[in-house]
This record gives sequence, C-alpha cells and structure tokens, in this order.
Amino acid sequence: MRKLIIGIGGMTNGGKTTLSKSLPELLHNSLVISQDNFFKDDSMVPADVSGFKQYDTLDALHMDRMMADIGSWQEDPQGFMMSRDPSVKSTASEPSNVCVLIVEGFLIFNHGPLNTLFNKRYFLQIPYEICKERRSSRVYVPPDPPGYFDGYVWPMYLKNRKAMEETVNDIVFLDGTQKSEMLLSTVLADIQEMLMITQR
Ligand SMILES: Nc1ncnc2c1ncn2[C@@H]1O[C@H](COP(=O)(O)OP(=O)(O)O)[C@@H](O)[C@H]1O
Ligand SMILES: O=C(O)c1ccc[n+]([C@@H]2O[C@H](COP(=O)([O-])O)[C@@H](O)[C@H]2O)c1
Repeated sequence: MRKLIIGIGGMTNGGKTTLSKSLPELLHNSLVISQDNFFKDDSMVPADVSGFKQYDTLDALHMDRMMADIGSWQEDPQGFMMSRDPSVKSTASEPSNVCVLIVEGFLIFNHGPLNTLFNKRYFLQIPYEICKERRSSRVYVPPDPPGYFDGYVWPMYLKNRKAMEETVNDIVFLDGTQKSEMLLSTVLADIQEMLMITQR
C-alpha cells in the first residue's frame, strides 16, 4: 500500500480546517488528522507573566499522541481509516491504490519528527486584520480573554513562523483570503498529480 502524507499548516483561522475537511470528500482512501484535537487540558497549560494561557506552543499539545495516531495510520492505513469511520469501504484489493493522510494544524511544521513525514507542505496565510477579525468570531474552549490576540496569539504566530522558516524550506504558501473553492481546486489538482506519479 503506497502512502502520501500532506501537511496543511497555517496561521490561526487561516482556513486549514475548512480546506482539509473538503479533501476526503474528493479523494479516495483519505483521512484528516487535526492538531487541534490534541490540545492538553486547560489545567495542564500554564500562563505567561501577563496571565495569558500559553496555548500557542507545542508544549500545549499532546504531540506524542498525535504522532502515535499517525504511526498507526502508517502501519495500516485502511484499518486506521475504518477504525475512525466504519462507513469507509476497504479498497485494499484494488491494484496500485494510494492512501492519503491529511495532517492539519497551526504548528505541524514546527515539530521536527512530524515535519519529516510530509510529502508536501502547504501553509495558509492571511493578513493581520483578517486574522484578528476571523479569530474574534471564533469561540475556543476556553474563550480568548480580552487582549489575547494582540498580547499573545499574534506575537506567538510571528515567533513560531520565524522558527518554521529557519528549519523548513519547501513550503507552498497559499493565500487564505482566496475563495475556499479556489484553494480546494488548487490543492486537489496538486495532490491528484502527486497520486498519478506515485501510482506509476
Ligand atoms: N477561504 C476562506 N474565505 C473566507 N473565510 C474563510 C475561508 N476559509 C475559512 N474561512 C473562515 O475562517 C474561519 C476559520 O476557518 P478555519 O478553517 O476553522 O481556520 P483554521 O482551521 O485555520 O483555524 C471560519 O469562520 C471559516 O468559515
Ligand atoms: O482547542 C483548544 O483546546 C484551544 C484552547 C485554547 C486556545 N486554542 C487556540 O487554538 C489555536 C490553534 O487552532 P486554529 O484552529 O485557530 O489554528 C491557537 O492559536 C490557540 O490559541 C485552542
């Protein structure tokens, strides 16, 4: 069984989840793993000197669990997909098929062991004002306290992005202000081309 692992990283509210969840509807044998599902419990996330909870760091995430899930997919993609979604039909008997894992999250390229697994890396970026606007209408658990975006989220984005750019150089940057359909068709066409090459 051949495998492809696609990384959809990006800024908070860049549109990672929206793009990622559309792909499995159009790609056979594909599944999404979201980094957001691996946040530690609030009681395990410390606050900084300003009192802001430090959610925008790898330490706030159970990366060990996320890596374990990806490892399980690598060992048996069909079995893992069926354990996640029993309605998925096994096509293991079909010749030359490829399983695709889409890994999405805001810090996926900042985690060295995870970053090495990607066959392709995308990063959705949006301007500060749009990011702040989109974030203000989103409700996290716990919700953002007043001043969190400018006092913590944005400075952490700049810090994490700098670290990413210092260590990873083959990222395809996508303009997250483009229409969702446009982003989807761009990434889908790219993945389909990779699938054709992988199947040869
Ligand atoms: N291409 C887009 N154009 C306009 N708004 C978008 C687009 N993609 C996502 N959004 C909106 O932005 C917000 C964050 O999207 P989401 O996909 O959850 O981002 P992320 O997973 O990167 O945090 C949502 O309100 C979503 O509807
Ligand atoms: O999901 C959670 O448990 C959670 C709790 C508090 C904050 N978050 C925020 O989730 C953001 C990353 O997710 P996203 O979807 O906005 O890229 C990050 O900026 C965190 O500040 C997420």
